[in-house]
Amino acid sequence: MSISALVRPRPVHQAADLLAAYLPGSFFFSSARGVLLADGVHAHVRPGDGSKALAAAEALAAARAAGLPDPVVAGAVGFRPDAPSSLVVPSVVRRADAASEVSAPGAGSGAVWTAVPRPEPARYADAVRRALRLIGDGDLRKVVLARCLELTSDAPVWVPALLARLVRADPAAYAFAVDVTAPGDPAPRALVGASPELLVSRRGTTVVANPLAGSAPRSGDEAVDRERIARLRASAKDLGEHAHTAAQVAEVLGRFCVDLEVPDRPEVIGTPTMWHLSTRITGRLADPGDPACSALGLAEALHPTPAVCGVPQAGALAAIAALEPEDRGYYAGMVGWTGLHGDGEWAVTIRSAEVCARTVRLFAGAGIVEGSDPAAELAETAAKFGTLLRALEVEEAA
Ligand SMILES: C=C(O[C@H]1C=CC=C(C(=O)O)[C@@H]1O)C(=O)O
Repeated sequence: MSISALVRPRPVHQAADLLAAYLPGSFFFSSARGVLLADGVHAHVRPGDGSKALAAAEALAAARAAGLPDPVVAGAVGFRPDAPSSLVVPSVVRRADAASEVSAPGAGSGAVWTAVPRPEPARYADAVRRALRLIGDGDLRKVVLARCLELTSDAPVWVPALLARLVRADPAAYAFAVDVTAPGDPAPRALVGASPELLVSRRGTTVVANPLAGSAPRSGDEAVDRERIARLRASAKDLGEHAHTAAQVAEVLGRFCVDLEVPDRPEVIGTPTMWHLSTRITGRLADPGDPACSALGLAEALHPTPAVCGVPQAGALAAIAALEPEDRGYYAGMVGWTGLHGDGEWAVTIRSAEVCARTVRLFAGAGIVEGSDPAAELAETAAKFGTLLRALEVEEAA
């Protein structure tokens, strides 16, 4: 038998075509590594309280045995340890190289929006003050406090157009759209976003994580931005906030890796709306065949990092439950895919929104540490809302 009969070439699609083919109910995930569009449900993955990675490995083996050529587990996991997940083995998977050029989506929807902040901005600033007291008392070192903006449109929100605007605004982002419909939802619910933060990616034995923490809004003026970047690089508060996150991610990955490279100092990366301190950590897996070392297994071990939760983790989870009035749902969770041999990519679901019919719930959070200023943290969350507000063509509402 010739080798060409054994090696089935992967169909190669164009990123822009996959984006155009996305419809509500599909799974879309794009990154610098490539684009994945998945349709249909071959099997649901319902790990319950057990290991998601183990449930995924079993579902992938069964799907391969049933004849699926390139099975993946794709979906999203919510923030809380007991939060729901939406993970499936899709029936059809199409892949493309990373998006370079994406054509402009059609004209805006012209929708009319109403916005309700939850809590009111002043109450969010109060919650930051209470978090600072917990930090002062020595109960916590860092907690990420989020707030929600609930938007209602006068017409149903067309998720494919929203996704296309997010990808076009930032082709380098981890852009995603996932069906997260829950029992009782009045209409299909989608989680949509453009996250700058890689939770973990695995290719063969190589793993990469890219924790972000410590931020400044982008101004649009080059000189002002140069100044903001310099201030961010030198800010003891932001460097401290970042160090908690990078240290925990390195410690967790260190349990699975034989070599781990952790840069001494963070660099600054930019999105169209923000500047962030960023540490890119790379490692080589000790036991790549262990399901715990699959991309999903590593993501499960890392989540929730102090980029979205805090230090110590149990205290931060309790503070978030006490100080945030709205359940985060899928915000600050993870989204991505894992393949049969453990490769995959999972991003942190920040700069995201849950869309259900005419309603959009978006969240943004900020890391609170000693030295945080409530007004500045409020402004930071308002700036972070900008990613979704621009894509929705909503005038600043936060
Ligand atoms: C929690 C969010 O951002 C995280 C990621 C980057 C910078 C962050 C910060 O500076 O607080 C947050 O840790 C969010 O966007 O909602």
